[in-house]
Amino acid sequence: MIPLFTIGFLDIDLIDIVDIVLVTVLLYQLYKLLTGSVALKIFLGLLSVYLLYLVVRAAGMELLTIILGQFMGVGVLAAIIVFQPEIRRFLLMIGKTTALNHDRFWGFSWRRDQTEKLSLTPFIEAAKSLAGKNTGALIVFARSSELKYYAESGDLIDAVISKRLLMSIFNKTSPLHDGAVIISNNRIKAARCILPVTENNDIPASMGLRHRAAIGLTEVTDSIVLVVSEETGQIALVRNGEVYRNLSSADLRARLNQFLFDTDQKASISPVEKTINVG
Ligand SMILES: Nc1ncnc2c1ncn2[C@@H]1O[C@H](COP(=O)(O)OP(=O)(O)OP(=O)(O)O)[C@@H](O)[C@H]1O
Repeated sequence: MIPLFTIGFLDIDLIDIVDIVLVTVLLYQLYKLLTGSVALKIFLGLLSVYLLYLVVRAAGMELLTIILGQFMGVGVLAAIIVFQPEIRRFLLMIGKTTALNHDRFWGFSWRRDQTEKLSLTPFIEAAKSLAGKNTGALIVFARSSELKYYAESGDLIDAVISKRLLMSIFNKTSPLHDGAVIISNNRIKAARCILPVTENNDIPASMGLRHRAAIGLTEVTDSIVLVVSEETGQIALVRNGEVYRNLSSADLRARLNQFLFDTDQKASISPVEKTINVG
């Protein structure tokens, strides 16, 4: 390759620039993934041991070099085990954002969305009524995946969606009210489902386990989660680990339309109290 320019004795060509940009993007994604989690502290710990190893090796301290060298030898394997959830999230994130995953990129739909032709009214009305009574609720809208794994963690229902059924499920005396309801293929697929709780430590203490479970699921899937807080009666939507809080019924409809059907109705959305980016 013909060098584009030279810095001192270094010849920089196009491939070097692409290489630097890719490494920057990779490090930024790694930072985003680890920031706020316990994994960041472990990562810094491993990095310190590695730097110490380089120093003692350069200083010629043989015994310490052998001990730390042995540690570094199994370091890669240990890192894979320790960072297993982060590596999983990282690969899922790449899978989620890759161009191959977008129908529009190919010009045809090979991936059926689980929310096709979904009527939003039962959800909006149920959320409003539940919020009015300070009854907690957790409703997951499956998208590219049917979320079978999570649906099977609860009780399978496979029923027609209605406001009344949603209200009965989340009624505090109902045996099904605990956990999440999963909506896919225009049906209430399951209730009492257990979602993965986020490991992000930056989430405000005001958000309980229900919100953390919603954030956790949207970090690893492209689903959209509706949360009604039992404590405050506030309605929130969660997507990609981001929480859109304090939504009115109109906000909820507009956001759901936007998130599920990609129709941009931002203009009709009144200002929300706060959008928390915990992703
Ligand atoms: N991993 C999980 N998967 C599904 N649902 C969960 C999970 N963890 C908690 N929940 C739901 O959240 C409810 C309890 O959460 P918590 O007591 O923290 O609620 P809260 O204080 O009202 O929080 P929030 O303000 O987030 O609603 C549980 O009864 C359960 O229905």
